[in-house]
Amino acid sequence: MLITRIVVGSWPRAERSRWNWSRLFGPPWENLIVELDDLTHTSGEWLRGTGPEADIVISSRIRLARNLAQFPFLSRSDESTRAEIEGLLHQHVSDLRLPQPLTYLDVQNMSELDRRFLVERQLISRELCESSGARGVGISSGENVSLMVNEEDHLRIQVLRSGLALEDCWEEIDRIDDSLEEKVTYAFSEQLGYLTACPTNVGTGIRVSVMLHLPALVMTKEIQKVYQALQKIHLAVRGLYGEGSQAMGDFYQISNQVTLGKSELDIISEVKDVIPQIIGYERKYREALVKEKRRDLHDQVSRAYGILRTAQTISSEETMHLLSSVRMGINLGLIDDLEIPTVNELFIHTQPAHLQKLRNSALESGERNVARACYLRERLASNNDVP
Ligand SMILES: Nc1ncnc2c1ncn2[C@@H]1O[C@H](COP(=O)(O)OP(=O)(O)OP(=O)(O)O)[C@@H](O)[C@H]1O
Repeated sequence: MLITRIVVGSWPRAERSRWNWSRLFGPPWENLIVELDDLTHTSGEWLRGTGPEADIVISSRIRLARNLAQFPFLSRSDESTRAEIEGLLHQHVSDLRLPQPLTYLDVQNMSELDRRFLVERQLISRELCESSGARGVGISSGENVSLMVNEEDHLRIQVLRSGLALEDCWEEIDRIDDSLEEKVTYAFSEQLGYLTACPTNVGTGIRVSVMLHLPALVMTKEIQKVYQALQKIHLAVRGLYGEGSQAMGDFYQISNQVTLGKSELDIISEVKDVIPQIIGYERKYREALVKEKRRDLHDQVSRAYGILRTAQTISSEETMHLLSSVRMGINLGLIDDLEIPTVNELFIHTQPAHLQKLRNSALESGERNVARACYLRERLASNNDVP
């Protein structure tokens, strides 16, 4: 097929703001993530519920897909080329000076449990977890930044923030991208923009997404209308774990599908501009539920909280479902002795790899259900504060 004209998708480099190195202070190295076990009792800053509209918008995320010009794409690289790419990017990623210190982890030699733990944490993708060969990830101490090496592309840069904060994500990721580009030459075409392993990422290589908690729209079945409206304007609606995952716990990710022929800022605006409307709908339906069905809603929320505090065995799916009700209950003032950051953290800490790392042993599915119930009882009985 002959491609006759494709508008350059990327914001011209010259117009991009350069990282002001002088603004940086010395990194607080004492906060370095030494081992993954250090993370099991904490949560990422982006889960602390501090950002704008954090009652409904859990987090904002931007990721960039980049490849090095001097190497073939990974699908055409042999083991030694793969190792060479990893070695080079490992060095450059480790050399980055960010406001928070960054730790580089060797994913190739990591246990499967640790890899799954990082997926649950949203720090690596399932693809990086399940693929083979030389690969790694750089993670900032607050978990806002992660840089995956040898995923689908040579480099995937991700920045996360609490709430609706796409501009902040962009500013940070753009600085990181620029400082790496001073060290390496990215695969870039004047006509197409950044060249990526999958054609759907060519151009800007950007994915802009917002993770929303929409229980009222789900309860009232209005979510289908939102879904259809977003598809019409070419935005993707995905589940908690991205492409191909189901919407669990009433979480929905809204992201761009088009990466080519537009600037990064246009793409960010397209996603950002629809979010206030969805937030407005969710608020409207929450209010209607409180007004018209307050007792039923209070009952549902209280039962959910009760089960989470007393169950002796509970599946991951049921936990997500009940935590979703509790989260909405807190936001509507129906529960007053629990904080949103605790609930956000429980969504992550009750997942299989987290439970096993918290318990420090491998657990079968039935054992995990018992461990999960036990963990929930402990956390909800005594500790409402996120460490
Ligand atoms: N706003 C968000 N907040 C927190 N995590 C997110 C957010 N958006 C996406 N993620 C997580 O990032 C991971 C990748 O998501 P997704 O597959 O949609 O993105 P991607 O990087 O574009 O990958 P691909 O190119 O394979 O589609 C998933 O685990 C997903 O849950």
